[in-house]
Amino acid sequence: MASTHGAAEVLVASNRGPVSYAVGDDGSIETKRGGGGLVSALSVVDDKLWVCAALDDGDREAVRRGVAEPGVRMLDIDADVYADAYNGVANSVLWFVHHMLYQTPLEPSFGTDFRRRWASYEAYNRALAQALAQEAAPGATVVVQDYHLALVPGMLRELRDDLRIGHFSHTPWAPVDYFRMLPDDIAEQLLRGMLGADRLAFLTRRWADAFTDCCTRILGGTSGTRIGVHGLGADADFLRERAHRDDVGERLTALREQVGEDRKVIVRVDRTELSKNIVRGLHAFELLLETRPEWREKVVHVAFAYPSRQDLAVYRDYTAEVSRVAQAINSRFGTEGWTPVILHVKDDFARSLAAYRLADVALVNPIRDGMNLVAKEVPVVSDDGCVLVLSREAGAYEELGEDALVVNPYDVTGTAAALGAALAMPEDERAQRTKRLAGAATALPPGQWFLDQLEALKAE
Ligand SMILES: O=P(O)(O)OC[C@H]1O[C@H](O[C@H]2O[C@H](CO)[C@@H](O)[C@H](O)[C@H]2O)[C@H](O)[C@@H](O)[C@@H]1O
Ligand SMILES: O=c1ccn([C@@H]2O[C@H](COP(=O)(O)OP(=O)(O)O)[C@@H](O)[C@H]2O)c(=O)[nH]1
Repeated sequence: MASTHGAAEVLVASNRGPVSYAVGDDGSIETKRGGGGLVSALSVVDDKLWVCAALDDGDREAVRRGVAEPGVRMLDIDADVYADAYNGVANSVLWFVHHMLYQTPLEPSFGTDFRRRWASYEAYNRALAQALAQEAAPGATVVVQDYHLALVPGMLRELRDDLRIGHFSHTPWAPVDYFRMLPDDIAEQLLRGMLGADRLAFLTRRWADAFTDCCTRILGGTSGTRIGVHGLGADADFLRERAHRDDVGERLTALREQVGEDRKVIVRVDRTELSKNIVRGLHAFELLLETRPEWREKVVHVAFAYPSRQDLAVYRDYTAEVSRVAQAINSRFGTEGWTPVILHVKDDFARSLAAYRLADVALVNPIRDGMNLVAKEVPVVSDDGCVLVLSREAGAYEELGEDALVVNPYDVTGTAAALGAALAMPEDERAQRTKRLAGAATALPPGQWFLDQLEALKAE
C-alpha cells in the first residue's frame, strides 16, 4: 500500500465535472452547470469527493485561482495532453467504436499519430489515478466513470491495493467484432485496465454482455471481476420542482407564443451529437409534412441541439448540417404564420424543461445510446401527457419500450409513420402511456442508482 493517503471515503472520478467555469467580461469567474446525462446522474449524490478534469481555459483559470466547488477536485492537466486524450482518443475513437459510428470510407487508420494520442490518453488516466490515490482514505470506495477513464482502475489498483474500485460505463459497449477494429494491444490494454476494478457496471444487460463477449474472445475471460447492471433512472423530485420554477414558466410562455395556438408540438432535446441521429429525425419530420399534408400548419417541431465537442471538426460539420436541414424544411414548407422547425442551438436547461412540459410528442431516435435520460425525463415533466417515439437502440428502450412507439433509427419512413401515429393518439391512451412511462423512468433514481453500486461493491 502507498504510504500517503487522503480522507475521502467515497470518491467518483469522471472526465466532466458538475460545473464548468468561464472568465466573464469583467474578469470574474462565472460558474455553469455541466451538460449531459453523467452530470445529471452524479450531481444528486452527496458526501463524495468528485475528481474531474479541467476541460478548457475557463476551467484551468478557475483551478489556478483556487476557485472550487465544495466536494470537487478539478485537475489542471497539460492542455495538449488533455486535448489528445479527450478529443483525440476518447471522443474520436472510443466513442466512435462503442456507438458504431465509423462508416465506409471513414474507418479509422491507427498510425503513429494515434499512438502519440494514445500516450496522452495513458498520461491523462495516470493523472486521475494518482489524484484518486492521494485523496482516498484507507479502504475507501472509488467509482470511476466511463470510457475516458478506462485505464484508471488498473492504474489505481497498482498505486493502492486497499481500495474498493468500481467502474461504470455510460455508453453502449461495442459488439466484439466491431471492438476488434482497435489495434490488438490497445483493445487488450483497455479491457485489462477496466478489469483492474473489483466490479464493472453498465446501463443495460445488452452492453454488459457485449463487454463480457469482448473479454472472453480477446482475453479468455473476465479474470474474476464482477459485472453488474444498473439502469439509471430520472430524478422525479428534482425535475418536477425545477420544471415549475419561474424561469421555466417564462420560457414556457415564450415557447407557446412561438409555436402558435392550437398546434401540436414534437420536441427533441440533445447534445449536437452524431449518435443522437438529429438529421434523420428532421428528415422524418419533413417526410411527415410531405406525405400527410393535413399536418401542415398544425404541428411544430421544437428541436434543441445544444453544443457538444465543438473542438472536433466532425461535430462542427454535424452542427452546421442540423441547421442547414432545419432551414431547408422551413423554406420548403413554412408559411407566413407558421415556422415548422424551431431550432435552438444554445444550451438552456430551463428552456429544455419548458419544452418537456409543452411536448405532445418526444422524438428520441439515436443510432445507439447508453441510456438516454431525455427519454426518461420528458414523461416525468410533461404537463398534458406526451407520446414517446423511441429508438430501439437506446438503452432506455429496455425499460420504456413497451409504452413508447418504437422505431429503427435508420428507417426515416418508419420514423415519420411513428410521428404521425403519435400525433393522432387518443388523449386517454396518451395519458395512460405517459403515466406508465413516468413510472418506469423513475424506478431507479440517481441517488439509489449510486447507492446500489456502492453496496454491490462492498458486498463480498
Ligand atoms: O462530457 P461530454 O463530452 O460533453 O458528453 C456528455 C456526456 O455524454 C455521455 O453521456 C452518457 O451518459 C448518460 C447517463 O448515463 C446516458 O444516458 C447517455 O446515453 C450517455 O451518452 C458520456 O457517456 C458522458 O461521459 C458525457 O459526460
Ligand atoms: O439544455 C439542456 C438540456 C438537457 N440537459 C440534460 O442533459 C442530459 C442529457 O442526457 P442523455 O442521457 O439524454 O444524453 P447524453 O448527452 O448524456 O449523451 C439530460 O439529463 C438533460 O436534462 C442539459 O444539461 N442541458
